[in-house]
Amino acid sequence: KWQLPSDPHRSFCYEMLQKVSRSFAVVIQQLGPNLRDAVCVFYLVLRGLDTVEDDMSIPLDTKVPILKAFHETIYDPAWRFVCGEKDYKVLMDQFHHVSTTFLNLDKKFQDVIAEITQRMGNGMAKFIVTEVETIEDYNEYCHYVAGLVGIGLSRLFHASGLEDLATDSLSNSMGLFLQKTNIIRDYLEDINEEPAPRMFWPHEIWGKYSARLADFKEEKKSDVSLACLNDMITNALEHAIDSLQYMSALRDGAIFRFCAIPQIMAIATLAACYNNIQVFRGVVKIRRGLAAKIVLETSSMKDVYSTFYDFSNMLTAKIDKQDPSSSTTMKHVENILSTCRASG
Ligand SMILES: CC(C)(C)CN1C(=O)[C@@H](CC(=O)N[C@@H](CC(=O)O)C(=O)O)O[C@H](c2cccc3ccccc23)c2cc(Cl)ccc21
Repeated sequence: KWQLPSDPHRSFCYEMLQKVSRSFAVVIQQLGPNLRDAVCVFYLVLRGLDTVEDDMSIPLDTKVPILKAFHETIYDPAWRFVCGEKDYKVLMDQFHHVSTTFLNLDKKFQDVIAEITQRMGNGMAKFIVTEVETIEDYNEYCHYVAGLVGIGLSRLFHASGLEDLATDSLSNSMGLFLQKTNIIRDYLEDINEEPAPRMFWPHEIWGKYSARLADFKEEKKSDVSLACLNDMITNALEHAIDSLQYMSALRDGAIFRFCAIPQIMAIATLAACYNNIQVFRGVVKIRRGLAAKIVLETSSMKDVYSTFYDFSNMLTAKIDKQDPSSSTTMKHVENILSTCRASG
């Protein structure tokens, strides 16, 4: 494959990407070189923000300023993250490779990455000290950590000249569909976090089923756990129609595959998690063989419609009329099925 003259900082970024997310590193290779570098840097900058946000060993009065200043930090290759308590993750020790590569990007890409980083850093800082209480809080938090990623990617795709600019609303939904799926799938991993779990399940939903979010781990609570799980999944399914609409507007094959693969993993994960008590016993991951099949066989909207259709049918088959959310779940799934039939 034709490679740009080797630049050690850029090569390091791709090696780091391989480490933090193998499947993502594979999918990103399909993008053209300029856009690929911009998305690689964008991913690593976001990963840097995420690492700081998630690190419970960093005191609040240190963490908040770092999050808020991160959009300036990325311009400073001299910046080193020094946090006494622990030898910091490779990503932060070697972050100067990311900022150096960032500074070599076309300015139009830099501007997008810097703006999104600033908005995300401020949003994360807000939610460090705010609980996710209402469904509105839940949508706002997911907007900051994932919706903005969609908005940023849409702007990078447009800046590359390969795509028209998608609306912020559809771009936001692309992120929310992925993030809400992750939050649902990772319940047990998150609630068992030491020293203190950070949970993003909105009290407005789980409060209908139990007094404590941790109760859903208990064997004897399985009926209310499933009712809550199905309610959360029904909420996530609201974004599927926007996701299909966003993807159907994409023109470039590589960008399409880059966007479609995580969305299909998400609908497959939601179908696997629906009414599945295993979510509260372990992490429900779709089988590697199925994931590999999705990566290999997704190349057109026809593939996306037929996959969304199949997983929506799978989910429908699991709906129990006794489930409190069942009529709303049916409505959302019917909506997806008819969209796939009409366009597929
Ligand atoms: C929080 C998140 C969903 C945005 C994270 N996120 C994604 O999940 C990655 C996929 C990924 O990293 N998956 C993990 C597995 C996992 O985490 O479960 C993997 O190791 O493959 O994809 C997204 C992503 C890819 C393509 C289009 C997108 C449009 C809107 C929003 C996000 C989009 C992503 C793109 C960028 Cl640039 C940055 C981050 C992400």
